[in-house]
Amino acid sequence: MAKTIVYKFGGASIKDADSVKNLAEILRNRLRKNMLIVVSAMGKTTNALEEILSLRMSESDYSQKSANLKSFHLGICQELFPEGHRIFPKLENLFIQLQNLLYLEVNEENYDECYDGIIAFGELISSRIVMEYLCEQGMVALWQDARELILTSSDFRFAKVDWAQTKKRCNSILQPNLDQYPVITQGFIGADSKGRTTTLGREGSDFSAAIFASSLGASSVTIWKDVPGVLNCDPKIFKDSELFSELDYLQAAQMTYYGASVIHPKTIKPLANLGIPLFVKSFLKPDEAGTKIYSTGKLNPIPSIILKRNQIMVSLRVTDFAFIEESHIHEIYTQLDHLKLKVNMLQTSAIGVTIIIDDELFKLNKLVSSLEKTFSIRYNEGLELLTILNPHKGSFENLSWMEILLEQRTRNTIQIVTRGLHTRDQN
Ligand SMILES: Nc1ncnc2c1ncn2[C@@H]1O[C@H](COP(=O)(O)OP(=O)(O)O)[C@@H](O)[C@H]1O
Ligand SMILES: N[C@@H](CC(=O)OP(=O)(O)O)C(=O)O
Repeated sequence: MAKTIVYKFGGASIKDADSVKNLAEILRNRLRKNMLIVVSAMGKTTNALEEILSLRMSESDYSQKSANLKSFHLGICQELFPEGHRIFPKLENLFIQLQNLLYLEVNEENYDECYDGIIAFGELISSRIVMEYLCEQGMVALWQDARELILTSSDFRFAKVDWAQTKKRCNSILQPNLDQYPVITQGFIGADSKGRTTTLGREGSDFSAAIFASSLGASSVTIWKDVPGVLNCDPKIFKDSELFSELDYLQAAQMTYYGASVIHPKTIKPLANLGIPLFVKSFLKPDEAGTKIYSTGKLNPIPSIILKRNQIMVSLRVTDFAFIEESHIHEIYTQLDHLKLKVNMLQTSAIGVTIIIDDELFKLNKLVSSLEKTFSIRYNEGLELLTILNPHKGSFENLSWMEILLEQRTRNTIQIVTRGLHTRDQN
């Protein structure tokens, strides 16, 4: 029996009707049984749903945004399907369900749970449209609700996967279908043991593809992107980017850890554990090789440059003239863990600790109020964290043209906290 292969198509690959047609062309000669296709929401739908929810939360009028989102999807369907096609009542029904959720009470307490229920509609809608379009094109594929497969904790918005149960479900529910047909499902979403919708963290569809691949013992995962593969920097920010034709799992994981957003940071580990290769390919040039990530056992010597935006630098000083001790660090990390905030950079001095964190809704205020008894706290928002991995010896020495707020150098890594960098060219 052929092993399953997993394809993942992100928002950019299904951002409009032409993109969906392009996806179908990619699949025309590749589609086969034992293929799982994981799709994200179309274009910027997840952001649009976030905006709608935030308007709803502040009791502002969200009807225009909601109507725009519906007509965006309707417009795509009008280009893809003949009048009277069954996708139209399905779409109508999904938008009614979404509207019903938006009528429910939402407050700071239940925000995360409401968020997951609402935000999942991006993927629920897109996967229906893609499935119906493939069928319309004569390519039969089954539709599967990922919430029946991926069992998670109830940590809404950042749900943790129950790997054992997920594997069991994938083998009992998904595998028999895959043995007959290709299957389309959603990235990013799962459900807790009570059946409530959860999400795996923004941009989590790459991770979903890895979860399915690991659970099914797949032979490969391919994530289709708008870039030729993994480059040594983001071509939307820096010029003269270079393509990695292959990368070791470890090097790829490091790049994602520091913020190379082409692959979700949680994607590599489950694949590396089972030695499942990850291909990153261009949906614009699908016949090109792209990047193969596997156990190469060697470091690719090209330096990588990674820019993480929307960073906050939080400086915490002990208030009672004591020095920084392990207990202070412990207290800070306990609160960060509680808020599910990752530290992107840390620097300690005699009387203070400086941390760099992502700017996430409500979290800065919560962090400050939980730590202000022990520390005097100052923070700067709107910063950028620049990381250079494997810099060549002697390079990146003179960075005096940048406003440097914090800097750390090791033999393999340079990290700089700065601001306004995206307005300049790379040094
Ligand atoms: N090192 C890198 N190599 C390639 N692309 C990168 C890199 N770092 C960031 N990117 C960005 O990642 C984008 C693709 O990822 P993403 O937008 O998350 O895809 P999707 O949401 O469609 O799955 C590219 O358009 C590019 O701007
Ligand atoms: N739609 C979700 C999940 C995702 O992974 O999307 P994409 O594959 O387009 O990054 C998000 O935007 O966060």
